[in-house]
Amino acid sequence: MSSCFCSKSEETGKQGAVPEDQLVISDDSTHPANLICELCKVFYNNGWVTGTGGGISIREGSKIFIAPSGVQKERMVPDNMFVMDLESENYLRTPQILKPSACTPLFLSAYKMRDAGACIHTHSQAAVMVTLLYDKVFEISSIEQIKAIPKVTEKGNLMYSDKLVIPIIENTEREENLTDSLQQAIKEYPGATAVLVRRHGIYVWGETVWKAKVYNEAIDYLLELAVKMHHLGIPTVKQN
Ligand SMILES: CSC[C@@H](O)[C@@H](O)C(=O)COP(=O)(O)O
Ligand SMILES: [Zn+2]
Repeated sequence: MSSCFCSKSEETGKQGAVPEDQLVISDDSTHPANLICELCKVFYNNGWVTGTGGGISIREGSKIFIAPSGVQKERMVPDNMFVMDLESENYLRTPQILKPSACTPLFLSAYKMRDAGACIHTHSQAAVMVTLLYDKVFEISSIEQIKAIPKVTEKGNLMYSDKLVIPIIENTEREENLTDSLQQAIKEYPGATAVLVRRHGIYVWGETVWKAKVYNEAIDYLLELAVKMHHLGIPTVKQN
């Protein structure tokens, strides 16, 4: 598949010629570089990463895989991926002509502070809408889908009648300037597996890429539902 942007090896047609390319070129469909491309197409089709916004990063051991910045996320190929060593934050692979995602410091926060295995960022309209309806936190309770969300501070998931709380931070002109407030929210809300960004979107992470995917889907479902409930004047936190 050809992309509308290319890295050095694509330009020269020498894909796989450089040793670093072995970090991203694999026949294994579950390789992080392949998964990032596959999942971004799924997210694009859900309207979560359109117009170059949003993305996903995946960690495999000490290596983190990061998509390029400012590209159509649904058209990426594995050769476009950056690879970073998590501890040193040195790039092990840098595709030429491309810049790493501006979300990288935010993804790093989820890896370092929460030992995440993947972090998803979307510009979901439901996520943006709830940040216009709620002040400091988004809250919802007594909806079956809540049972897909982890408690985080202890083993297991939330119960049906538990309250899901997601902190909301203020947007900044540049993505990387969100880092301090995202880290603050992670500290203040140890039970959160996501942070909403006002008028922007959401960051969701999980222990593995599959958990992050499920949490993102379940949370987005709840955010969309909450917007509809609000429209009808139904409180999202059920009073007994
Ligand atoms: C539509 S531009 C959006 C970006 O500023 C940013 O918010 C974003 O989500 C994606 O950043 P990127 O650097 O392309 O990975
Ligand atoms: Zn964004």
